[in-house]
Amino acid sequence: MTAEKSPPNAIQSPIQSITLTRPDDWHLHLRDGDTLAAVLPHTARQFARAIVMPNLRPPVTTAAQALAYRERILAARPTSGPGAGFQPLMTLYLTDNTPADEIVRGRDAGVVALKLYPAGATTNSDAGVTDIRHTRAALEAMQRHGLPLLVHGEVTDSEIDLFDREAVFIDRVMVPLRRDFPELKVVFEHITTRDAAQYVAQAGPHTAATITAHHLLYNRNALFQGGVRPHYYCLPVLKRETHRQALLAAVASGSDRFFLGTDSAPHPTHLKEHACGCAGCYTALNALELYAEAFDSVGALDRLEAFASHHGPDFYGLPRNSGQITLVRQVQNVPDALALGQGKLTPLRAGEQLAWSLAA
Ligand SMILES: NC(=O)N[C@@H](CC(=O)O)C(=O)O
Ligand SMILES: [Zn+2]
Ligand SMILES: [Zn+2]
Repeated sequence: MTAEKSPPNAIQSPIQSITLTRPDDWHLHLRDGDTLAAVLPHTARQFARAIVMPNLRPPVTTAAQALAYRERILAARPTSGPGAGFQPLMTLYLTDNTPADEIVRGRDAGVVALKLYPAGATTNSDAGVTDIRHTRAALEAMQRHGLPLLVHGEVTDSEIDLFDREAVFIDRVMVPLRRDFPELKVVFEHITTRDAAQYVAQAGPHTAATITAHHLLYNRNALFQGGVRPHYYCLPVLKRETHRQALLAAVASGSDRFFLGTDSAPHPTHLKEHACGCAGCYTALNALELYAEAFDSVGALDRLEAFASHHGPDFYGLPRNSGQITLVRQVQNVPDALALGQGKLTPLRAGEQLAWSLAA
């Protein structure tokens, strides 16, 4: 295989099975209604908890909305098996007008973080922040009350090349934010570049990053392999191979600044396979198997447990989980599509194989 083909997955250890503390997903889209009902069991089967993104329509901007959304998620949980104990961790969508009081109400309601979407950056971000200076009062309250800020780290300036938007965000937003709010916990979500991995590695203990399985497994060639491949389109968009290698090096380093966040983002198949296809990869169906493959490809399976199950709760100040799950090196087929209401949902790797399986 050439260096530009993905996934190379060159190294494979002799390890046949691996048992982990039950992991958590620190960046997840569950949506609502029929979609919530269809996707939640996939996450709940693998993960004890997940940080649930607030980019619904309309967005979850108040503590009261977060509590109501939490109830709908709990009602959609499987009634038996390991998924029955799944716990959603709720977030609020930060706007130009989020009052400091809402931060306090959120904290009292069990909200664990606020999400910053630069306006127009990604799916359902129209209500997002137009200028981070407008959020000063909210950020001060978050810093005071210990609530982390989760950022979709891309500038939206149309002058900036799509592939450079994350790197430019570091200089324009992250560096000033860190300087102005040194004690605020910040998670740079779904990082995709060497620039972001290097930035986070040296930014001190209050800055961390989530990394998706698809950004560890694929480079931007996957978008154009023999034709346009909409199911590999997400934001931030896949980057070139050197960046993928830097993300793999970051997780293989064992640094506690990096942890698991799938960014699993379900969109109906017909809206992905569309003239203007939606951004988001549906990875929740086989999230851990995909991560195992990525870690295995660089001989770093021994780093998977801390990435998936320790670094996240440690950063958020939450207890680690007590149960366990086991992955075995056993090939499985990924279905072509799943049912989603009247339509379909296409998982990442649809119709292909996975090298790992979750033990029953
Ligand atoms: N990642 C994506 O491509 N899409 C996400 C939004 C996001 O996380 O940016 C979605 O909600 O569909
Ligand atoms: Zn995002
Ligand atoms: Zn996301």
